[in-house]
Amino acid sequence: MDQENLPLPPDADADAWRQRLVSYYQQNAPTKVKMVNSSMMSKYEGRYSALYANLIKKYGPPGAPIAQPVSAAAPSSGKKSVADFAPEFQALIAKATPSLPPRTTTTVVTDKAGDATNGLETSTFTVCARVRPLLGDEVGGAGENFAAVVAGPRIPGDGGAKAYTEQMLLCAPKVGITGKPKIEQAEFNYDYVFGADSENEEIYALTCKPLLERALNGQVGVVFAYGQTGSGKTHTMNGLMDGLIDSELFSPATEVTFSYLEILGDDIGDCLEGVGGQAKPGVKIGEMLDGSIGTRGLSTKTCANPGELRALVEKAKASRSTAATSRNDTSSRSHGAGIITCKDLATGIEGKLYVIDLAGSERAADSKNHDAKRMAETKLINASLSALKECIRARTMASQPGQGGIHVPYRRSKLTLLMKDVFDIGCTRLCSTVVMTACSPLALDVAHTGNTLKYSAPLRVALRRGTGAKLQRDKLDPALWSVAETLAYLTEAHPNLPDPETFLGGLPGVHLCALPEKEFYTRAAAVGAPVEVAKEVYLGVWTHISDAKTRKRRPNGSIITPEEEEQDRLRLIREKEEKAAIWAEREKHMRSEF
Ligand SMILES: Nc1ncnc2c1ncn2[C@@H]1O[C@H](COP(=O)(O)OP(=O)(O)OP(=O)(O)O)[C@@H](O)[C@H]1O
Repeated sequence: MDQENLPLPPDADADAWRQRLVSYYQQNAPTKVKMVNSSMMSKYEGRYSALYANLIKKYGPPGAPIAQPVSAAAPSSGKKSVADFAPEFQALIAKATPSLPPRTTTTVVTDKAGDATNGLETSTFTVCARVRPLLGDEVGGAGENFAAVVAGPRIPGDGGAKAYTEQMLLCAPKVGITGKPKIEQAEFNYDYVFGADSENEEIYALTCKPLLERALNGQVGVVFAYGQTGSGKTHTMNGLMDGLIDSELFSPATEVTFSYLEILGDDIGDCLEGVGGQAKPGVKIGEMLDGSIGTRGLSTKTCANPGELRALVEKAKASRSTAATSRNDTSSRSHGAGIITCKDLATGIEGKLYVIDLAGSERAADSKNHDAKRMAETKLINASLSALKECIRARTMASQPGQGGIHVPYRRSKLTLLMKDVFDIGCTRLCSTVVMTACSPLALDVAHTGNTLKYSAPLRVALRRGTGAKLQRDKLDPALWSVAETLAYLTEAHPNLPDPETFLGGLPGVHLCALPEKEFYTRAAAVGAPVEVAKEVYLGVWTHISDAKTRKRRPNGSIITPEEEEQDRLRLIREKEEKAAIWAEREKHMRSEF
C-alpha cells in the first residue's frame, strides 16, 4: 500500500485527516476534492474514520475507484436536452433574479407569537426557505449543474391584513418543442427566504433568537430543517446551534440542560451516551398521565457554560448515524433532535428549545442503488416526514374558523409525538415553531425542490391582522377580554386571589394570556397569595384559552353555542326516527302487495 494510504493512527488530528481525505478524493473522485472543507471537517469531528469508511463503501478502496451511477442520462435520440443549453438557461435565470433591497421586517417570529386579533394562537409557525450555494464540482460544472433556484422579491406588507412576504423562485429549465430553451418560473411565498449568499449568523438572528427569548420565558421554541438530502439542513442547524451556544442562554439565574436523541422509525437512540460513533439504543418516548411528553433512557446533562454545551453538541454529532449516499457523502440517516431546557432557578419553571435536523428526503432515482438496509431506512424516514407534513397541515387548518373538529395525528410517529407541544391544541404553553426549508440550487433537482417547496410553502399562515372583525367575537376567549372584563373574571372565578387588581396591573386579557407561568407566580407572591393560588389562576386562564381554541364555529366564523349543538343533535335524532318510520310504512305496503 502507498505511504499516503496507510491507516492513520487512532489519535490522528483533524489536519492529518483533512490531508488523507483530500488525497483519497484526488485518487477516487477528483471532481469532489473541494468537498473537503471546514463544514465537512466540523460535521465529522471525532469520527473521521467513520466518514472514511463511508467513502470507501461508496467510491471504493483508495486508488481503485468504483464507477458512479450517472444521474442525468444524456438523450439518445439526438433531441437537444437541458444540458445542451446550460449557458442560455443561466442567462435567462440571471435575468429573472431580482436584486434584493434590505429587509423591512425583521420581527416576523415575535409578531406571529403576539398576533392575537382573533384570539391567542397558542402555536405559531414561521416558515422559511434557504437555498444553498453551488458546491465543489457543481461550480462551473457540466450538464444540469447550474443554479435554477434563487431568492426572489421581498414584498412589503401594508401593516394591515396584507402580510410581508419573501419569495423563492424556481426556474425550471425546459426545451420547447421548437427546440428553444425557456424557463418555467414558479414563485413560493415564505416569511423569510435566504439566498445562496446568506450566512448562518443572519438566519440565527431572525429566526432562532426569538425562539430563545420564548424559551427563557418558560415557553417552547422549535426549529427544524426539512428538505432533500444534501440540501444543507445539517449545515443550517449546526449554524443555529452555534448561535444558541454563544447566546444569552447562560446566566446565573438559569440552569441549562441538554439532551440529544436520534430517531429512525420507532428506534430511538441517545447520542450523548453513544459509543464507537453510534447512539445508545433503547430510548422510549411516551405520553405521561398529565399529557406531557416523557422520555425513558435518555440522558440529560447539565451545562454550566457555553464550552460545556459545545462539547456535548460535538459528542452528539459524533454519534449520529450517517452514510455516503449518491447525493451527499456526509448524509444524516436519522432525525436528530437536540433538546435544550432552561430552568428559571427562582421559580423552577422550565422553557424548552428543540433544534431538529431531519433526515433528508430522496428522489426515487437517488435511492435506486441502495441496499436493503438503506431502502428500509429511506422508507422509515419518508413515513415520518409524511406524518410530520400531515400534522403541520392539520394544525394550521385547525386554527382557521369552522375547523374545530380537525384531528392532528401527532401520535402517528415518534418524531411528531416528541413535538407534541407544537401540535396539541390543548397545550398549556405558548409554542413558536420555525420551519426551515432547505433547497438544492441545481437545475438537476428542480422537480424534487419543487415538491419540497410545494410541501412547505402552504404551511405558512400569514399574519391576519385587521381581519378579526369577520369572526364573531368569542366572549369567553380571555385573549379578547378588556381590562375590566379580565378583572371581573379574576374576581369572580378566583376568590382566593387577595388583590386581583394589583395582580392584573392593568393588563388586558391578551397580555395576561401571553405572560409566562413564572410571572403568575411572581405577581401572586406580590399580593401575598400562595403558589397554589398562582397555579390555579394560571390553569384557569389556560383552560379558557384551550376552550376558545376548540370552540366550534361555522365556516362563516359564527360560534355554535352548546345549546345550538344540542338542538342540532336532537334534530338529527328526530330526522332519523322520521325516516325509519317512513321506511317501516313502505315496507308494510310492499309486503301487503305480494
Ligand atoms: N449554505 C451553505 N454554505 C456552504 N456549504 C453548504 C451550505 N449548505 C450546505 N453546504 C454543504 O453542502 C453539503 C451537504 O450539506 P448538508 O450535509 O448540510 O446537507 P443535508 O441536507 O443535511 O443532507 P442529508 O439530508 O443527506 O444529511 C455539505 O458539504 C455542506 O457543508
